[in-house]
Amino acid sequence: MAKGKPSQAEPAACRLYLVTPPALEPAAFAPLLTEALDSGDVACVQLRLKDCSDDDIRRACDLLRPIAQEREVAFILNDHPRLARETGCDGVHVGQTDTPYRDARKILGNDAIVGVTCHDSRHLAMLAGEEGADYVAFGAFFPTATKTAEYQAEPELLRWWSELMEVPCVAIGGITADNCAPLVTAGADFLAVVNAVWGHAQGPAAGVRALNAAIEAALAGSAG
Ligand SMILES: Cc1ncc(COP(=O)(O)OP(=O)(O)O)c(N)n1
Ligand SMILES: Cc1ncsc1CCOP(=O)(O)O
Ligand SMILES: [Mg+2]
Repeated sequence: MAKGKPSQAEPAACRLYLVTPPALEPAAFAPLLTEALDSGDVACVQLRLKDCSDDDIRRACDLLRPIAQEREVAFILNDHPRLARETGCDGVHVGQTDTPYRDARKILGNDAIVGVTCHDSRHLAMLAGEEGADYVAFGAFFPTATKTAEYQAEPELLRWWSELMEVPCVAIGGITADNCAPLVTAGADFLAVVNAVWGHAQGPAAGVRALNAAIEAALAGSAG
């Protein structure tokens, strides 16, 4: 996701979408983010801070946003369209119980990226796509300890969506280098990950490299 919408990204068939850990200390996290982004192909970073004050989010945006944007990686804020606009983020991700898509779009304008959680639902995804969402996110595909996931999605959903629709789809939930191949071959445009990168035993750079290699291998396997 260059500094444009996912639909305007360069033609790689599936790219990485990094979501930050839900709690972080910006100054300590900045070098980890830099390391991750300098180690391979990343389309997008989502700042996903939970149980933080608006000022904490502002501070994190001010420090982390330039690291992504200077590398032409889109910087998206989770949940907070007004803060996303105020802090110069490239867009926002909203869930089904967050600010509705339409309001988020009004706040951020037509040039911003607005992505929408659609869980395991074709119906929600079609609504979001019709309303103008820049991407729809499906999940969780695998068990995850990062969030209590109430919905479970299957790769077939990605296949159905990507065969019928132009709007890019993001897969999320428990994705690792070892399990991502079926999502890539089913047509996910982006793989969104938290633990597979920030919790990687050899550090975030190794996490990005492993996921990049797994995506490439899956694409090569499905092309043959
Ligand atoms: C890319 C992406 N997909 C899904 C989510 C989940 O959003 P939501 O359902 O609003 O839950 P929270 O992340 O806000 O806890 C996401 N953040 N990003
Ligand atoms: C934010 C979110 N939404 C659905 S699952 C999830 C967490 C993904 O984290 P991980 O990649 O560590 O499973
Ligand atoms: Mg949310």
